[in-house]
Amino acid sequence: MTVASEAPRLIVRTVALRDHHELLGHLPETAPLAWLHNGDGLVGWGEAARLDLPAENEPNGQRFDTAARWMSELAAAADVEDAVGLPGTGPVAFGGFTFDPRSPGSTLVVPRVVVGSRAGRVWLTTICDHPGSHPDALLSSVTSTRYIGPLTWSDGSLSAQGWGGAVAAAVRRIRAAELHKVVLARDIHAEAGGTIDVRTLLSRLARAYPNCYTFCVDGLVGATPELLLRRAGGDVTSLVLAGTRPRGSTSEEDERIAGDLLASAKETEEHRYAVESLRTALTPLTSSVRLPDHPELLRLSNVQHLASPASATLREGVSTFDVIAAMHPTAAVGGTPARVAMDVIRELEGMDRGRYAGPVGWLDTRGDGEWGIALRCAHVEGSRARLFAGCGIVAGSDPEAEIAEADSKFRAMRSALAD
Ligand SMILES: C=C(O[C@@H]1C=C(C(=O)O)C=C[C@H]1O)C(=O)O
Repeated sequence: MTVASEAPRLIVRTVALRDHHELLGHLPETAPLAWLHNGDGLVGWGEAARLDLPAENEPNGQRFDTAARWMSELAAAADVEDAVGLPGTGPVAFGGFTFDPRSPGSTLVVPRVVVGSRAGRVWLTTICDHPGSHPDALLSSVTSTRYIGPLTWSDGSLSAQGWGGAVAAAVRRIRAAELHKVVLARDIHAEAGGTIDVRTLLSRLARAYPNCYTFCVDGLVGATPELLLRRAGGDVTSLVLAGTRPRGSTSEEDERIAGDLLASAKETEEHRYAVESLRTALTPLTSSVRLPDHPELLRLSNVQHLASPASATLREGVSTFDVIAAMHPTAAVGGTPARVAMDVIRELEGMDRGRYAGPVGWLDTRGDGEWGIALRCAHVEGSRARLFAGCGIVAGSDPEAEIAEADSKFRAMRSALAD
């Protein structure tokens, strides 16, 4: 691992490609990078530059500023020929930030090779250190994906019942007016007989959740429905999710559950905190924030959510990392008030979330990019996968119902791991 604080000088070439194979078909097994949505997106591999950010002790530390500075230095020093000129062409960094600024593990990776596709255009970007050199990784042959094999499952920091106890404790604290909402998560572990081929997980997730953002950055792999921020020029969009119910087994049952979700005072309260945290974060950085008056329904194969699509126009000079720093953690993954919720999470979950529930995505040197909230994901290391799922807790939450909701959220990664 290279720990770099100064950005290196890179030679970057983006050319149009005529053939459009499935993006995932290009990926080698080692350290793949991916961001996919409805078949479009970016895949990358190799490592031309990397920034590993230390844990911060200050609650409002500097990690996003450091990342922004590193990207600007990289852009200023790079020799770029970009024959395509779309968001995601030229130099690109994939990144993942820890949920808690006190946790180590936030990172940005600039790959050696990127293949991208967007609205019928396909491109290849190579990133080298010397003029005329070819990234070795480009020449490496791609092996076919492997099955995962049998898995052994175990609890993470808390058993389901133990976590239910944490939910009950959170409800008591909310009822005692310490806070309004907190999102509590738990982890579970899977152990395979050999190294887990992350590409197998990516292709299963992309197939099962085409409307989600299927990602892989530095071993964190998942398919999140929650878009933290898409930036194209001065326009930003976001999709706030909070409020969840399972899918029905018949269309009648599905409709009935959806009706309950849309009408539930508890779920709309949970959703409102998430919307308000986004509005508060974006208002100082934008000229206007557009949000619907009432949430819509977002249906995924495992769950349905209350969803509010947001859009805004950024003020001059605001960087993508300024926006991410202001938004994270939204009350969809932290709580309200944010600081109290962060302390309650540290105290009650009994684990380090790592990059789960943190911002994950990519950024180019124009500042365009897409960042999701890392949900429905697992941290995969060798033969082990650590899966995460969390639920928003408010005064009306019931621990048994939250255990069931977390199980349905785990299902995305559990199914991806099952051959
Ligand atoms: C925290 C997670 O999901 C978040 C919590 C939700 C809820 O509590 O209803 C819904 C969507 C996400 O914002 C997760 O999937 O782990």
